[in-house]
Amino acid sequence: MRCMAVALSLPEDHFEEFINPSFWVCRAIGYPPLTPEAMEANPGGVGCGAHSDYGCWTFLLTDETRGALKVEGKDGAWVDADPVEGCYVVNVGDMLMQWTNGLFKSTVHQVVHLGSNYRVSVPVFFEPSWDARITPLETCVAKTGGKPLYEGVTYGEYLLGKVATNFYADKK
Ligand SMILES: O=C(O)CCC(=O)C(=O)O
Ligand SMILES: [Fe+2]
Repeated sequence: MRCMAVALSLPEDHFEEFINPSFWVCRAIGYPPLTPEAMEANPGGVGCGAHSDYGCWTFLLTDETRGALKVEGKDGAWVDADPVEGCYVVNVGDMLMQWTNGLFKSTVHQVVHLGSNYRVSVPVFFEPSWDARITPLETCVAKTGGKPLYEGVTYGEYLLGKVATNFYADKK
């Protein structure tokens, strides 16, 4: 976040009050091989539906499985984001997109694991503080047409909204 502040010509500690303490999360996710019954219920084999991450940055470490994590390109086509030894996949999250008024984009991605192995991934989500108010930065608004594209949001409320629509949408 300090590097980002410098890159945006802001004081190095600009984000400190919004990220301290961070509402970070680390998950270990298992994708078992799909049984014929699971394939029938979920023909595309989608293990994690298309979404963008919610917060600031995601650092994702995966096993060696190829062809599972897919990122949506500018043309809408899915591109494989295969593991590179010794590297993390780094995603920009929605809060960075809102802060930068769209200058940094939160990329849409999904997981389709059709292999016979048990795939494991471990993302670390670095998030703002629960009650941080995120509004487009003036410097970014100036660089992106002069109008704020987002009205501002409190991170905790945004997260609860995303969880409600992503996990419980059909249970209302
Ligand atoms: O399992 C993966 O490679 C990605 C998981 C993911 O996108 C997420 O948990 O937000
Ligand atoms: Fe994700």
